[in-house]
Amino acid sequence: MGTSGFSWKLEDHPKFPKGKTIGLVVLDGWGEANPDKYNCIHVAETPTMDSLKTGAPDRWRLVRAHGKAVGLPTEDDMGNSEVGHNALGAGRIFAQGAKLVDLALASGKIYEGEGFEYIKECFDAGTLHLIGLLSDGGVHSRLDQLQLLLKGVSERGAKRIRVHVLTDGRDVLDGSSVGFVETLENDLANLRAKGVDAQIASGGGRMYVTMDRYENDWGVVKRGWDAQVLGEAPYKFRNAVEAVKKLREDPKNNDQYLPPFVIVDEGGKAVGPIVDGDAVVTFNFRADRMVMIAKALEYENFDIFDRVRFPKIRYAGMLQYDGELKLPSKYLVSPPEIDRTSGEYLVHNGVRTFACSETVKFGHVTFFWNGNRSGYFNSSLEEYVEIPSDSGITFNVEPKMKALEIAEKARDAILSRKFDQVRVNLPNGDMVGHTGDINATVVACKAADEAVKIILDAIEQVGGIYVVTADHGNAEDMVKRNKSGQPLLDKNGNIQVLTSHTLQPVPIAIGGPGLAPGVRFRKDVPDGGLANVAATVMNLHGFVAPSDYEATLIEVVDN
Ligand SMILES: O=C(O)[C@H](O)COP(=O)(O)O
Ligand SMILES: [Mn+2]
Ligand SMILES: [Mn+2]
Repeated sequence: MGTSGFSWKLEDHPKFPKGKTIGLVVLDGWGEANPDKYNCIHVAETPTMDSLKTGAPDRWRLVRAHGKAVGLPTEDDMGNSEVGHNALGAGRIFAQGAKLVDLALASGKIYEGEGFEYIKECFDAGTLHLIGLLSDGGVHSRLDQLQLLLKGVSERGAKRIRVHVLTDGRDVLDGSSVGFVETLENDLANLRAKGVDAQIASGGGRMYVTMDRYENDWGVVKRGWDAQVLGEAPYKFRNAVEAVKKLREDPKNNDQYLPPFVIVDEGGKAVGPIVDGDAVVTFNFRADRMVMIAKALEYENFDIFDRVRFPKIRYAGMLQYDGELKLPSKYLVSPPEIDRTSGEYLVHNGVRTFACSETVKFGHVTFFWNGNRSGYFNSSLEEYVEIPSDSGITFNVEPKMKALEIAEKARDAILSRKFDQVRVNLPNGDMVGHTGDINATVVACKAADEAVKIILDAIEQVGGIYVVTADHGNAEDMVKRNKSGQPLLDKNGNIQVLTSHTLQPVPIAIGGPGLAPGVRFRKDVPDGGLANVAATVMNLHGFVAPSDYEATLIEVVDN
């Protein structure tokens, strides 16, 4: 805000009392869709979530979780965890990375900032390496942005370009990597025709190479380092289209988990290791899965794995990925300035907060929730607990994940009465939904529902209030559909499994013995979205939300 009259003090709410314990549950990837056999939430036994929906119609509603409601460029953009948790925690809608990069590319401002000036120094004598997710999913990166960047840098003096691709299959259909690599190869061929030495240098599947998050498995980042920086990988190919096609022939491989490969010349030498004097840009805009590679590329003192070589490079992120760590220090586009989040306000107003998830979603209820900041606002009022996730497996193998453990931690935190807000993320619907395994996703949804029950029971015991919602859809629709909603088949007559998120709205339910009988959802916020949840939660803690927050979803009527 920056105005001299600014204060963290929140006004007391005239109608909502203070001192109620609030259990705040985010079901990751839990949207609302028509019931059918590809709606795993519908197929699964979910008595707790069902009872919230049918038990109290005034206390259950849907909220928007995709597109402009969460700061994404268009209504065709599905929701995701970063933008969803940002909106839930910040209470306002910020133009998100995808949109900011679009604007910076369209205006040319991306080439005028400090970040571009910094990497440009290497264009004469060195190579420019671009590392990132190759897809049009719009969650972590977008192909069209990469294409514009390639054009822009080559027009501004980059003479030698190497692209290190990470195949997707998670935010887009599995198998689509081949088409994306073909498109990129075509663009690079056009650049070569104009005299730019441009090639794909390495690749691998995003879940196996480079894009780990929250330090779940550094081996993933190391595999990327070996291929991208050292030019070493178990598979060597002369071109990337052949690499992806060939590696996909093994039924164990899919786009998400493609093993690392490097492109070699006729002498078998890697065409694009990263060496002294080169520039590197990680072109993903989303933070969580770039923080680890950014550390490896930027930190002089780094001992998590043996980098073998630490080349003297100029490195910039598409965005700055961690505002607290200032990582990376150089970036092409300024990230959204998500300030004055509800977590920060509540802590300033004495609200004691507990947050918990397992590793793969831990940063969602902490880092994303707090506007992409790691760490506590006030460690004497907050406690964040991370339950280690299984690593090295795909979550269809263990679809219950750590839901029970998360719920038990939340239960204990609630019953301890040491906290005013107990916030969790239950990852199952999302993480298992991304595997495309429909049966496992049904098991996952049941496990998440059971976890909700444990938390609601604890809230019941302490006379508290619950808020159960989700960050975006995923498990409620596991099939790609045509415009009229019919499942699409592939050339073998099998359904096209949807591993990605969806455009669906998500539920929000409130209740518990601490909620006064007259509290209900307002009828005059029909387009409410995730950003309306923060003001709602502030009210339930007994405060009026700041005036620039999106409207509260609740009201009190006299019975
Ligand atoms: O990073 C991922 O796992 C997916 O691209 C998006 O999933 P999330 O937004 O739920 O984390
Ligand atoms: Mn999510
Ligand atoms: Mn997801």
